Amino acid sequence: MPIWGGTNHQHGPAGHAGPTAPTRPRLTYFAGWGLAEQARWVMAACGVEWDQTSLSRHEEFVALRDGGVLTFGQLPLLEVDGLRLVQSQAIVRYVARRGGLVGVDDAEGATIDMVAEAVRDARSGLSSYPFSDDGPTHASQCRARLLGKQLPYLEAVLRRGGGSVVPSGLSYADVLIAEMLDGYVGMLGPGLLDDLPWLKALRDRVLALEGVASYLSSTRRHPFPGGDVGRAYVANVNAVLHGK
Ligand SMILES: N[C@@H](CCC(=O)N[C@@H](CS)C(=O)NCC(=O)O)C(=O)O
Repeated sequence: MPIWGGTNHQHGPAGHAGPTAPTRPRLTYFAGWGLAEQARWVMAACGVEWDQTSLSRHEEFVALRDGGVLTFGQLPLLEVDGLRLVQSQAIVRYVARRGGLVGVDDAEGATIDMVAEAVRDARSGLSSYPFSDDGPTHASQCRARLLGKQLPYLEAVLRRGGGSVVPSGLSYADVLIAEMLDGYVGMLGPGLLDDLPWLKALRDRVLALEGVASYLSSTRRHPFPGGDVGRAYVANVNAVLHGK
């Protein structure tokens, strides 16, 4: 994968002259999926290589939080070219802007952001799943909500866009749709997309992107945490955040 392209965001020392080599972003989160996964997929779709710090001890989190590194005391954190960004959606948008996945004009950009917000709504059942007390009930409620409402609307968006959210081509909202579908297929099974051909085609298209395929087949990949993986993930999150 190429290193991050485009213009560098300069926060370097005053008087610094000339272009610099692009810096590899560093993403700090837990050794898991959660709120960092969308940023990982968008970086992969942009062909960006990144470094990862996966916190495993409470002391590491406290040091970042109390050291003022985390603007709102929360993870994930993306550091690049002297910039420290938290809030997962801001991270996703920053990456997408630098990677050219934000459409060709303001109207497309707004449409892409709108769909990304709808994905955030639809994805909430996914991110809360590992933390739910009753997995099967949670999953069947998600299925009903997805098939009854959320996925048909997204299917119509893709049909209108000719296969992607906006007509000019792939955007970060398409990547977020694919990431969400990948998680829900993991939770609910591949039949989820049987009657949703536009969504299925988009998912296949994003999975086939070189950077995404390479990330998904790498050992850095954190699959959707169901079952024992989910329980281990929740235990790790609690240990890091709360020291218990
Ligand atoms: N809106 C934030 C939520 C971030 C968030 O809740 N992060 C959790 C970990 S997944 C956290 O750091 N919690 C620690 C705390 O709130 O003290 C985002 O999207 O990044």
